[in-house]
Amino acid sequence: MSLYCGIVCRRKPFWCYRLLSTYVAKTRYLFELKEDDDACKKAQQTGTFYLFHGLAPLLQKSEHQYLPPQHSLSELERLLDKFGQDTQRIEDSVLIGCSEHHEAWFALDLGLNSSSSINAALQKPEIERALQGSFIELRKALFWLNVKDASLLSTAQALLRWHDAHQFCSRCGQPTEKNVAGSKRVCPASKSIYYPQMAPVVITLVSDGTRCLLARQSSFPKGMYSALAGFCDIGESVEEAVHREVAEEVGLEVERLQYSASQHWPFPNSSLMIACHAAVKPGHTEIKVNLRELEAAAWFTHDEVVTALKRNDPYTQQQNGTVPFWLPPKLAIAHHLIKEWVEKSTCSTVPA
Ligand SMILES: NC(=O)C1=CN([C@@H]2O[C@H](COP(=O)(O)OP(=O)(O)OC[C@H]3O[C@@H](n4cnc5c(N)ncnc54)[C@H](OP(=O)(O)O)[C@@H]3O)[C@@H](O)[C@H]2O)C=CC1
Ligand SMILES: [Mg+2]
Repeated sequence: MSLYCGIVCRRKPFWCYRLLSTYVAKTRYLFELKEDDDACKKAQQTGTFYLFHGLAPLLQKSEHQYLPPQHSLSELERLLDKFGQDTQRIEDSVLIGCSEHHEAWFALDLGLNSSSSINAALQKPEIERALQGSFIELRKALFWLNVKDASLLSTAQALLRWHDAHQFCSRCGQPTEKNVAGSKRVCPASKSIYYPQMAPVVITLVSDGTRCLLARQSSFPKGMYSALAGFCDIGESVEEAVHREVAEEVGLEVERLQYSASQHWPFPNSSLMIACHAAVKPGHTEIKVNLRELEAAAWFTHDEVVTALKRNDPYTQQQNGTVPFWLPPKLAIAHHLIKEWVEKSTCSTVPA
């Protein structure tokens, strides 16, 4: 007996899905696949697979864009057979979403050592040739993909990385087993259950009314500045983390926090980025950079930020050989925060 659309229904879930909105039906279908191993195995028969190698997604170049190809179960089985691999490797795949017509999408990494079969990692160049594509590092791929594919591949990479890193129970050291969807791992010995995790990170764009504060770490690409970011400490609220991070990194006190948006960020491990605007206390704008955390931090005017947002090719060298100041790419939530600040200040409603 299943509970769908608020009524108790004795029919199979498929019938119930027809009573729901497309979005709710899709959500309930994915929920069922995560909870029910048999349903998820069945979904693999009609589903499609996104392939990775060493956490780099497979992309194919079409005329003007890069696209991640999807392979059916039978295509995947043929590929594994061609490389002398057993199809047990497919058990390492993880569920990452589904279409509106309930075609389930899975991700599988062919480059990681398989936990479910004796097969070692498959060789990258051979598979690239067979699949007529390239496995491209996700950080680079994000510049070339559309928003939907970028988000799907980020989720897939995060989940594949988590499974690869959580193969043993942290209580008893015995191997853990993943459910078919990959939404959890269970230790048969200690009965512990492990769920994929994200670390909460606050990212704050501080304003003094007319300027915004941007900073860079020495590890950033040359010339790139971003909003202040930092991991939440255990026990902290988002508000406390924003106050602490700004004080720690640039020595300022902020007020009038305003939540903006959030984003899953897969690098270097999964983070949940929580983006906020904040204002400095009036008259307190002197930056004291914490050099253990940052290389530099400075106030930037509206015009400077507008110009930087327009720079398409940050690596274009200026005539004197220096790289101009540029901002994170469109897919990063830092870009969204900065753009929002520019638009708000143009309308003179920026948090002062
Ligand atoms: N999407 C976006 O627009 C942006 C995303 N980011 C992301 O935000 C994240 C945090 O920013 P960052 O300024 O580096 O953070 P912090 O200012 O908190 O400094 C990072 C340091 O904190 C320590 N740390 C504490 N908790 C953790 C944890 N759970 N995981 C990893 N390190 C931890 C590490 O120290 P130690 O190495 O000494 O152990 C690390 O070097 C980064 O992963 C970055 O990729 C940042 C800016 C923009
Ligand atoms: Mg930081």
